[in-house]
This record gives sequence, structure tokens and C-alpha cells, in this order.
Amino acid sequence: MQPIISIKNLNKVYSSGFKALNNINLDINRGEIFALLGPNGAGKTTLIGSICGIVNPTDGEILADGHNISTDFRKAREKIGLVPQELTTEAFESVKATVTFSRGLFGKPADPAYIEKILRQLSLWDKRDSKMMALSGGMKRRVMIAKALSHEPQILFLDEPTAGVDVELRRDMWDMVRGLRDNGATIILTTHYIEEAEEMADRIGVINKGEIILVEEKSELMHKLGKRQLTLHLQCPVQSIPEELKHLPLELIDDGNELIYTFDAQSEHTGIAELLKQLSQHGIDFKDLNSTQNSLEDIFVNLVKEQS
Ligand SMILES: Nc1ncnc2c1ncn2[C@@H]1O[C@H](COP(=O)(O)OP(=O)(O)OP(=O)(O)O)[C@@H](O)[C@H]1O
Repeated sequence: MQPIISIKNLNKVYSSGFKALNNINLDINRGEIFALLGPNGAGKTTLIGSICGIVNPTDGEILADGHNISTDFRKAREKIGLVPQELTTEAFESVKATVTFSRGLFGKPADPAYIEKILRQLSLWDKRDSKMMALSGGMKRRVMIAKALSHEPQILFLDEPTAGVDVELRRDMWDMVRGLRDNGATIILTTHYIEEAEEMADRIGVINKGEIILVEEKSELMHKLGKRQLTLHLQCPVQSIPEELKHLPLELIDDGNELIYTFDAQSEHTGIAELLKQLSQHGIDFKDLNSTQNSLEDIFVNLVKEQS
């Protein structure tokens, strides 16, 4: 199937001479949730801005549902809803009026039934007559999403949708975004919360210093790069790792009370049996052990570290 967004050889050099995007090539599939992960200043907002026509790319090509963003801007932009990072709302307007107005900006004929549908979907219907200034931060965020959806776009960009949002609201937001995807939207979100990408995304792209350094199915990424760690809680603390064991991927933490062994989860030979034998030979006993899967966070930090 043709990608809903196709980006080819995209570059952005700001007038200061700073190269914020370096030869980006990226396809977004129809109906997926794509998370764009990257540290501060990596180029996430510049990339989204380029796709949404807010930033003028220096060169390259962007197609939104087949429409070229430079030569066929109106058609391309119509396909896209953008929820920006900052909450900008009209304090004295009602929720319904604000969302209805946004639809009008795209030249779409009024459609009260559609506006009702999205307000209900975002649990805003009960608040439809409330003034924007009377809403909580979480509600305002929902209104921003409703505004972005008001002209019936197929593609929704969420730029850091849960920045500064508490855990409970974040979960709400995730459920809501999944609901939008289930209703047929393609969602692209930027985040530096790894947890968010891990929880939500079908695919993950990592951007660093203006370059896409990885695009992968989330499950594949976890599978490929996932390392496991075995933590041994020792009977007695150990001062240092014995010389004979220093070649192993071992780390002593918690004042020598815990020993961590990192191994490849995919490998047939984990080396655990040998490790336990060697520890016993060195008189290192443990009272308990547990193993954990490396998180996406570790993967991400390692990737970004490798590039710098
Ligand atoms: N108008 C501008 N002129 C010059 N440089 C800019 C401009 N806008 C952004 N930059 C630079 O481009 C780089 C990428 O910025 P961008 O906002 O796209 O990053 P980001 O990944 O969205 O960061 P954050 O996670 O902090 O929002 C940064 O180094 C930033 O300072």
C-alpha cells in the first residue's frame, strides 16, 4: 500500500546556517501510530513543521496522501491535523465554537454532527458550552486535538502530546489516541518519553542531530536490541569483582550487595550456568535473583551515544 506520508531527501538549513534536518527519508504507513523519538534539539519539531507547511524545507520532497506539500499545499494540508506543543486557545470562546471555527479555517462547510462526534469521542461533549478559560489543562489539550480533527484530516500530528501532563492524564491521552487510530486516523507523535513510544507506537523512528538514525517496528526493535539483565542479590557484600571474572559483563552496585549480569536474550548461550558455577567457586553466594528485559530507554540512550 502507498504510504500516507512520503519524505524524500529532505534538508533544512535555517537562515543562521544551522542544518536542522539532514537528508531525511521516511515513509509513514496508513493507519499506524508512528513515534518520533529524539533528544532535545534533534529536529523533531522542524520535521513536523516541514510536513505541515510551517517550516520551509531547503530542499527535498514531501507528499501527504499523494499531494506535494510545496506545489499542492492546500490539498496536502487538508489531509493533516496538527496538535502543537503549546496550548493556544481563545479564552472567552466556548469549546464548541472554538472547534467549529477551526473547521471553517479550512474552508469546510459547517457540519454540526461531525463536530458533535469528535467532541463526544474526546469526552468533551458535556463541556461544549464551557468557556475555554474554565477548562483544566487536560481538557484544553483535548480541545486542541478536537480543533486539529475538525476538518476531518486523515493524518494527525501530536507534538509532545503529554509534555508536563500527569501520569493519569497521560494514560487517558494514550487511550484516546488509540481510539482515534482505531477510527482510521494515522498518528505521528513526537516524544522524549520513551515510555510513551514503548506503550503506543507501532513503529518507532529515532532522530538525532537532524538525522533519522533508525526506523523499526517496535516489537522488532525490542526483539533485536533487547538485552536482559540478571540481578543477583548477594548473601554478603563483595568489595570487587574477582580478577578471573572481570572479562564478563558484570557490574557491582548497591555497595557490593548486588551483582548485575547483562546478556543477550536472543542468544542460545546466555552464559548464566557458567557464571553461577564460577561465582560459587569464588565463594560468592546469592540469596535471590531476578532478570529484567532492557527497556527501550536503554536502547535509545545507547543509540544516541553511539552517534555522538
Ligand atoms: N528558527 C530557527 N533558526 C535557527 N535554528 C533553529 C530554528 N528553529 C530551530 N532551530 C534549531 O534547530 C534544531 C532542531 O530544533 P527542533 O525544535 O526541531 O528540535 P526538537 O527535536 O523539536 O527539540 P525539542 O525536543 O527540544 O522540542 C535545534 O538545534 C534548534 O536550536
